[in-house]
Amino acid sequence: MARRAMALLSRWSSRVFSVELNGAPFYFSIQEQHRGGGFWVFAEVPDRHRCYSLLVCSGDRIKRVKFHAELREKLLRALPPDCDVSPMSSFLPNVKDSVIKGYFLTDRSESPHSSERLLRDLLRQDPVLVCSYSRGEDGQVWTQHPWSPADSQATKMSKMYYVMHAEAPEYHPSTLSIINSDVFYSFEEARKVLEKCSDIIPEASSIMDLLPSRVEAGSKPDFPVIVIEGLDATGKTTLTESLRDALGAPLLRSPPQCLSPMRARFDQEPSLIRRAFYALGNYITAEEVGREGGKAPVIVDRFWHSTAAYAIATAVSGPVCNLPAEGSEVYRWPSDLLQPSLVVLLTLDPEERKRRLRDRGQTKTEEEQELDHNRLFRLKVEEAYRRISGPACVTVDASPSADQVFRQVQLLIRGKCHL
Ligand SMILES: Nc1ncnc2c1ncn2[C@@H]1O[C@H](COP(=O)(O)OP(=O)(O)OP(=O)(O)O)[C@@H](O)[C@H]1O
Ligand SMILES: Nc1ccn([C@H]2C[C@H](O)[C@@H](COP(=O)(O)O)O2)c(=O)n1
Repeated sequence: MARRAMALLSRWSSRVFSVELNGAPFYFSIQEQHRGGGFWVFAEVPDRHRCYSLLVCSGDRIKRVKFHAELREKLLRALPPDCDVSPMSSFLPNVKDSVIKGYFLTDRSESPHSSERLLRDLLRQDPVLVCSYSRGEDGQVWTQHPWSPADSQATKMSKMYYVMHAEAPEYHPSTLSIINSDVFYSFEEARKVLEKCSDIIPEASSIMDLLPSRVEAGSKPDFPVIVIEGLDATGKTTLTESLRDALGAPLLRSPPQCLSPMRARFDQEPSLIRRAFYALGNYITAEEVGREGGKAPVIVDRFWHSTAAYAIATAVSGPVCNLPAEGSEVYRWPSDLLQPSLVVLLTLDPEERKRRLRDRGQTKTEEEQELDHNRLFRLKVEEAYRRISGPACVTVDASPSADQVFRQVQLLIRGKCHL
């Protein structure tokens, strides 16, 4: 751990730090020399309060994401109640995969002893970089003090940096790490993640046995493959079942049936592992499509558009404008994944969608509940759906009756797939 921490510290002063306070990111950089200007985020911190940051620095990415998820629970459990924990990250501007994640602490308790004891213990046992922040005598200038990772006594290092306000980067920092962490663009990249965690997640080994032995890039079935996408309760099941009956087409799903017993387990895992699970689900479904598509047209309920759109919308916090711009490489179709002939995106007014959800009254995944509560998240998922290319989706308004929606999609299929 100390080696990885030292490597990070070697470019420390080139890093930008982002702290999410009340859902909004505040950026700061650090300098070895003070060149004027204070830092206004910290200006809000009253005199007696102390600030700390913890950044997870394991060199092993499975351990890193697992520990990052555990760390929040650990902090909330062990810190004094008057200590706030906010998400934070640090990155090298425009450098892919340079993002490290962690938490920012604001401690309002009378004495620093209890929080600093916890931080020292973490530093000794866990892959974290700890910094404390102090206010200068003038009350304006703040300094950052990285704690020595090599020293088991965990005293502060003699090096200190001046904290400076930084402008928001042109692209949201999470876009630096979406590729092959949140969204996978090849079978092999997703497979590697599950393989690496099979010692800690027994279900991952079972999935390895279900994976296709080889993935054929560019292979196309003889018959058309029609994918139906959309947020939950937009009418995918209703429509896909009607299409199955009308076209005499097999109806497949992603994730496929064989992954259903493992799905709840992976839904609890950090993004890297969870998204690898869904990515691999698409390849298993693609293999089934390949088999069925030699005999008849195939209908698929959710596919890669869903995997990528939900992952991108979750990775990028804040408003829709934080999403990677249209045309960005994050929206490109994986080159080794079967390309459907037509992807239909069902869209629905949020109130009508809520009404249908209520009427249906089924339990929902956490991500689906999030869709209900969080308008921004819903808008980001829909926008990400629209930006995915190769194939792009064709949007269909799903608010008319089920029969009208069915006929509308049937027309599209006739036009595009000549069925
Ligand atoms: N066009 C429609 N008009 C009115 N109600 C509809 C329409 N299509 C579907 N419904 C109803 O809305 C509810 C949600 O539909 P459905 O289960 O097909 O959505 P879904 O997209 O498959 O959801 P999920 O992704 O959560 O499985 C169901 O109760 C269904 O009967
Ligand atoms: N191909 C897929 C299918 C689903 N997901 C994820 C995205 C949501 O979290 C959830 C929605 O699925 P549903 O409950 O409607 O079956 O599953 C995905 O990432 N990729």
